[in-house]
Amino acid sequence: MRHDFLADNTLEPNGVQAELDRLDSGRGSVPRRLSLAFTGNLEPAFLRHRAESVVTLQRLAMIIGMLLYTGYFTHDFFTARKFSDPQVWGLMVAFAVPGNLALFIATFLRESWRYTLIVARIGALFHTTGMLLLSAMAAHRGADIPLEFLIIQLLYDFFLLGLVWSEANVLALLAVSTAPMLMMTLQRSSLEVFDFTFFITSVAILSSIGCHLQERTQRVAWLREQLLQSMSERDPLTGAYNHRTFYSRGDKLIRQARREGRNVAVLGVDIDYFKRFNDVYGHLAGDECLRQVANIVLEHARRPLDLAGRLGGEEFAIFLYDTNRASALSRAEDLREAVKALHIPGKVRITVSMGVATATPLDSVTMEAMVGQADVALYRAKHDQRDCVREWADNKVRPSLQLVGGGSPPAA
Ligand SMILES: Nc1nc2c(ncn2[C@@H]2O[C@H](COP(=O)(O)OP(=O)(O)OP(=O)(O)O)[C@@H](O)[C@H]2O)c(=O)[nH]1
Repeated sequence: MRHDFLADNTLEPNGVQAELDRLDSGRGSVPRRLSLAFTGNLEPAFLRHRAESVVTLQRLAMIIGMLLYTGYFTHDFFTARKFSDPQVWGLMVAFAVPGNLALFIATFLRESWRYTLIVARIGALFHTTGMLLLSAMAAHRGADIPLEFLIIQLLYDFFLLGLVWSEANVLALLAVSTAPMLMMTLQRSSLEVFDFTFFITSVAILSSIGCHLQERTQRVAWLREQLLQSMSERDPLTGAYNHRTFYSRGDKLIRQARREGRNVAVLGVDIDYFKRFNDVYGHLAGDECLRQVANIVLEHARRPLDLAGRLGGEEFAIFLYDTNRASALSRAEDLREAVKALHIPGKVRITVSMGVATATPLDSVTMEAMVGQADVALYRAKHDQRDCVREWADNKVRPSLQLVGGGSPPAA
């Protein structure tokens, strides 16, 4: 399975760049992508961004809708001294006004972005059906079909509701195909049906092209923004968080854990005899080794609130959310074993030393303090035998549950 997210739900630069290349392709021989959706977890992240940005627009559209209804009925009432069309009035009161109001209120729900697209889909269906009903009523009485209503509804689906291009197309197709059928059922002349179908189809096609261009531009801009942000937060060689981001995000997560009554853990990871590795195989091989160890480190911090950072040359750290002592130690042992099993062709096996620090919600610690404790334990692991895990607990360093033989330096 492809992962475009790293441990903490921010986007991985390579995944973002690949999508950017795909959307940007087509200036040469490759055709531009018709389908705009991203692969993997990029799509939900983009939809969230889109939903968040569209909430204000939706509110505005709904307020305008409500004002139009009110204006229409006030005008109708005052010019005719009564409601000239009680059936339309009834339809509005029973259907359009409460629906619009409910959707408007829904945009204020907590975390409303989660529901924005659902609200948009319901809203679009609701509008399409409402407009078709109104057209049918008008046609039934021999009045002109309210073409403007249908056009406004199509534009609304495409540009105001926040539906993605493919969804807006489905609704347009629904309106374009049902409205003429409705007219034929009501036995309007074939010229009228043709005119009507031609007009509505042209509006749908133009809107669809406009919407595709608009969404594509929005997707490219979002990818560029994500790429810049994720590059500024990550170490370019390994993709792990840089020092600054690891500490700042870690502090926020520690505060969150305290509020939610969760334990947290920090694992310090340092490659053994790395200087010797560099000296024997060269700096490029050293870089490759760092990347491979980093991949394992990142794999061990995959849950949404875990973090993996590169704190210095060959030193990494992992922050584990909602993790107790026993799980932290077992995760550390897993990681140590995984590095030991790593096979870099033509090179000696490598090992890591690790230090573990844990905190309960009652300990008022900072990320700096926890990394400091994990470091002290890590130095003890280096001093003892390397290729082992040591733990900081009860204000002192302790051996981990499992003790294994120490590592050895690469042969010079
Ligand atoms: N290839 C490569 N090497 C790096 C990078 N950053 C730091 N180093 C090297 O990592 C080595 C770290 O060496 P030391 O701190 O002496 O540690 P060590 O040799 O691993 O010894 P112990 O940690 O005690 O087992 C130094 O030789 C640095 O030049 C990097 O980005 N790429």
